[in-house]
Amino acid sequence: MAYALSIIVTRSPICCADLSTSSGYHRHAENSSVRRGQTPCFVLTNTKQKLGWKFQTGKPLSSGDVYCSVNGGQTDRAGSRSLASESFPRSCYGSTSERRDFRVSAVAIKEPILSPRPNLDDMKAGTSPFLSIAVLGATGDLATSKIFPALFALYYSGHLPENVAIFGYSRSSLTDEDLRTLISARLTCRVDHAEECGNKTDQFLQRVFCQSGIYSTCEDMQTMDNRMLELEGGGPANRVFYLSVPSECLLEVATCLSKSVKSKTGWTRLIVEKPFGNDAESSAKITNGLYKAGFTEDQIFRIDHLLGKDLIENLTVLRFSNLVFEPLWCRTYIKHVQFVYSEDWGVCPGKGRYFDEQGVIRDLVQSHMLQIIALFAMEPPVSLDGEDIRNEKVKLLRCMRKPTFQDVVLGQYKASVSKDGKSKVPGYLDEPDVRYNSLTPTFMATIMYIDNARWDGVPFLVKAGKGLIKHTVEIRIQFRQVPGNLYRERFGFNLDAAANELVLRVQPDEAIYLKINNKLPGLGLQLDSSELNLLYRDKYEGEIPDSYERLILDVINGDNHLFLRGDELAETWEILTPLLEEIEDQKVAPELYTYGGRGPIGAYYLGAQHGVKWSDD
Ligand SMILES: NC(=O)C1=CN([C@@H]2O[C@H](COP(=O)(O)OP(=O)(O)OC[C@H]3O[C@@H](n4cnc5c(N)ncnc54)[C@H](OP(=O)(O)O)[C@@H]3O)[C@@H](O)[C@H]2O)C=CC1
Ligand SMILES: O=C1O[C@H](COP(=O)(O)O)[C@@H](O)[C@H](O)[C@H]1O
Repeated sequence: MAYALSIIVTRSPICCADLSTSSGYHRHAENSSVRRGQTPCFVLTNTKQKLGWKFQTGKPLSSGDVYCSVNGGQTDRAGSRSLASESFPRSCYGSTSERRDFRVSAVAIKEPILSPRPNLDDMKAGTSPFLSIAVLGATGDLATSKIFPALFALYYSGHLPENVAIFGYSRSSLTDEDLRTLISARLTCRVDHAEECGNKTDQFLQRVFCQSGIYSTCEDMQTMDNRMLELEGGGPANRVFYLSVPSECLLEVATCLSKSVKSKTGWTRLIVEKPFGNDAESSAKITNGLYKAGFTEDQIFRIDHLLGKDLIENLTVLRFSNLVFEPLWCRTYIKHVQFVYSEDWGVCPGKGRYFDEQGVIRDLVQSHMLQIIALFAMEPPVSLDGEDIRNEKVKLLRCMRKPTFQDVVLGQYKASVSKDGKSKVPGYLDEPDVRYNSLTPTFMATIMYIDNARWDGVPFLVKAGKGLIKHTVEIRIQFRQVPGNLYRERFGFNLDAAANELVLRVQPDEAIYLKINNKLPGLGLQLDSSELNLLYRDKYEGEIPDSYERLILDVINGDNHLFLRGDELAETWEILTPLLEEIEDQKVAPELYTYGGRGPIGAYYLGAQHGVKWSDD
């Protein structure tokens, strides 16, 4: 008997793929260091069963073997990790380009590993209230690549109660088993305790249920409510709804949830994904629509996944709990600050239409960059309570000067050739679902100012773009020169180069480092610029949780400090809507830049006009 397997390779350097068959048999395989430019390989790690999968080549798999595969075609078996016969395509965040489906055949296995369905009484037995989580848009990219894996990681690390049920709501007609099979392919276990992987995966999947239904009427959601009630057993129950659906259907889904599926015996929380509108007006409509649907502000968690990254949380720790930094955080000592969001990939597959409507200003600046700036520059909050932090962010955003078109450089990446010169790399206009004559910018650089006492006159440089040479998100704080520097002659004319710089690298390779001047060891007095470097991977063991894990856990715990409040969201749109209108009304053509390069040259001149050099270049 042969079953079709689908092995999905994700971008994560080391991860587990769950080999699942439609019959419910499971085996685990671990990807070994899948990086771009390499052929994905995986290692079979289930040592308990020797009998198992056979590849099309007919060779049986055994524990510890490493297999490398070429896209969907013939599957090879190799004794080593490095069959670099085909390049991994340029990658994208959580998107389909990150995954490649490898179809292989498998022979029947002795016994199913899935343990029997959990007893409902066991699920209800927990002492804490029951927790029901529903992911709407269950078969979508975000749900399968991020949300279910994050829920599993939370379950795996003991952060979800035993009495939890996870529902996927989907237009597709799927059974519970179908949904389990679908999501199991994307679940990964943390490397540090992977031995528990199989059992935990099965236990988790047994708590996953599928509700098929449509989004425009409430009938099917009512059925989901009935199923939840049955599992919850009439006791106290809390509910989280994750709206992972296109924004067009956001409000109708929220309305039905509110009418039919809100918890009657505990709290209900709603997670909402961007885009939160296109401008101030459309965003306000969504906010008001959610209120009208019956949700209150404290039930709404507007997610910005960047805020769930470890270094963003660390930004406030660094600033408010270190005397060496806190007093320096102002115009007296800081010359300028650079916020860089640079991606070395283009528009992700399947996202062409979305991005072409949004553009980089909405996609990266309105959503992510303004959030980081607000956290970076806000006044000290009264406490770490979410409302106190968000009050300060709102105040800061209200002090931000609205950029005009004169303050901005826009760019769009054009086609280029691969590094080996052998193939063409598509430009933005070649991307699927992008309008052939689109003026949508894929790059933006601007200088922003915060008109308050702390930041008066300090340029905040913002650069965000796709298809650039580097892949990095960082905050670079450039300090002023030391007044009357005794060593100025040794620095030559370029005293700026001798200024201290504090860099917070959010990704990749999280780090905080401070550039300082010191003396080279030895006779004489030769100066050197070096770094005090806190590189996370050297200092801390273990994997850093994905941002969705942190944020979903915060929702469960009712901690909203990393989520956007309605008035805060409105302020971000107030800042950027006039600029967006100006650009779109005047049909401003972006400057073309080569894919894989440094971006438009205009960005360099913009910096120079304000006496600033981009220090990430
Ligand atoms: N993917 C990502 O990385 C990110 C996504 N987001 C936002 O999160 C939300 C979900 O993202 P993503 O999964 O990529 O979105 P998709 O466009 O892939 O849609 C998600 C799912 O919504 C359901 N759906 C309901 N109504 C419709 C409809 N009219 N047309 C198409 N699908 C519908 C479908 O699930 P089913 O068939 O199972 O019902 C679909 O798979 C979107 O609002 C997106 O903007 C935000 C940041 C990053
Ligand atoms: O929200 C978005 O974020 C991704 C980048 O996510 P990251 O976790 O890799 O930083 C970006 O590519 C996408 O355009 C945007 O919508």
